[in-house]
Amino acid sequence: MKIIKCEDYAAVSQKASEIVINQIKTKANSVLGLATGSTPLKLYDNLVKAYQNKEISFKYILSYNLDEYIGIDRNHSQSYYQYMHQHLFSLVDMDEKNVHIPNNDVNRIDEIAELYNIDLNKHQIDLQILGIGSNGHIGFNEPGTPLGNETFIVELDEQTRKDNMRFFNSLEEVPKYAITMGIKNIMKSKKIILMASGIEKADAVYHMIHGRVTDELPASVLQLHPDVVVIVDKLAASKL
Ligand SMILES: N[C@@H]1[C@@H](O)[C@H](O)[C@@H](COP(=O)(O)O)O[C@@H]1O
Repeated sequence: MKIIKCEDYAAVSQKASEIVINQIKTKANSVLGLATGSTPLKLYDNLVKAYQNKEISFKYILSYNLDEYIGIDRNHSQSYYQYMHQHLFSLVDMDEKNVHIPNNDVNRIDEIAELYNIDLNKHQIDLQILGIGSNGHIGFNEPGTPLGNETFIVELDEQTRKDNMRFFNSLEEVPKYAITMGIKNIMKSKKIILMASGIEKADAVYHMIHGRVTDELPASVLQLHPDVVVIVDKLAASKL
């Protein structure tokens, strides 16, 4: 693992954008694995600016999102489908047919997971962007998830639901289930960047880097990947 310590969130986002922009410049039809949550927001903002400055184009980019909530409609303001369109896809020249976000139609969710997985296995991700949950989850691979899992339906951890409550009106409104890429899918990516910012991530970051590899802290499995860059701000790095 390569660790890059930055001053603050803006610097983390800047560093991550440089890597993503370089990836797109090097390979115009890159396959990007995309994350949601608060952490990559400024990264997406920077990518939109780079697009507006004609530095990069998303015309030939293929994207696969890590996960999606189950139990809220795709049109719900907090769905990851909405998030991605609001913060990136609608602001750049991304071709909608190249966008892949797991559908969350609960009536055929098992079939959707299977098809998403088949599709993922046909397209190796060149660069996977990750955040990290305060409990060490990546995507929605919660503590206890078998490390060999491929795309699956997960019951969300109470901690994760509490962490994500800030996006909803109450804890009851936070979905209890999600569809997510498994650890095995994530580990197949050629390159991974994981961003973390803020004191609430410090424990998870410490265990991811210095702990033993365990399904109790899913991000620790990244120690076994040959090309991971962890980009952290001072607070997230405070226990290293
Ligand atoms: N499923 C997402 C993850 O992909 C994300 O990395 C993590 C941290 O989110 P945040 O960046 O908002 O702290 O939790 C979310 O629930």
